[in-house]
Amino acid sequence: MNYQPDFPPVPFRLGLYPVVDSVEWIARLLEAGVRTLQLRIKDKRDDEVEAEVAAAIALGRQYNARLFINDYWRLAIKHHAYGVHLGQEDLETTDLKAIQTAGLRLGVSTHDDMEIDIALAARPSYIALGHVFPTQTKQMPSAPQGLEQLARHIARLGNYPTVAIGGISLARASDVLATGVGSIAVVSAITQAADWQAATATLLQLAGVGDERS
Ligand SMILES: Cc1ncc(COP(=O)(O)OP(=O)(O)O)c(N)n1
Ligand SMILES: Cc1ncsc1CCOP(=O)(O)O
Ligand SMILES: [Mg+2]
Repeated sequence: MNYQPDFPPVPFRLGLYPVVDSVEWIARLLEAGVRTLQLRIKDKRDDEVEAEVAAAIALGRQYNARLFINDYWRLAIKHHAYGVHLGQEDLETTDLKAIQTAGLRLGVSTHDDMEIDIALAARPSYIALGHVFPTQTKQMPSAPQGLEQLARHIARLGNYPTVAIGGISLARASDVLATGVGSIAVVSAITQAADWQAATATLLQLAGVGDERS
């Protein structure tokens, strides 16, 4: 697959990609050395989350990190985030041209071949593939795709930057990375860990911090 996104490119290897719901987590993880991360706050109005989104973006910039904002694309544009992450349903209701014109990167969720076709048509900066394993963090309408399906999708996408998500624990991270995926996105492996610093350090060792350039 030829990587010619309509949005600014990202490195093929985005490395460890924690997805968290507060600016406190963003600050901790940046301090721990993470350089790709996402602020994912669900189901609030823009005015309720704007201060948190703006603070997270400012921190991301301070650490020269790749901070993606989930869902709140207008706020991401307003506060000049590195990027935005959108789901399939969001694609229909989002002004993608506005994100592109503002120079933000775009990541898009997919769950199967058809959704990959739809995502590719938007020519995003990266494609997320999920959920790989059962997850307690988000209710999923489909079954987990498993490692075999993930590997098939990675092979199909060639040099397109990819992110695997869903049920990726410390124990499973190596097998996921062995598919050739460029990044592993995790929630509970870090936020529910008995020792989040140790978990983050181990995951950083396995997945890396991501490459500097695309
Ligand atoms: C890296 C990454 N991949 C997938 C998702 C899921 O996004 P979405 O489908 O928009 O669902 P919500 O996260 O909004 O519930 C993600 N956030 N990050
Ligand atoms: C947001 C999201 N999208 C697909 S799976 C998922 C949750 C991943 O969380 P965990 O790493 O705890 O399984
Ligand atoms: Mg979303």
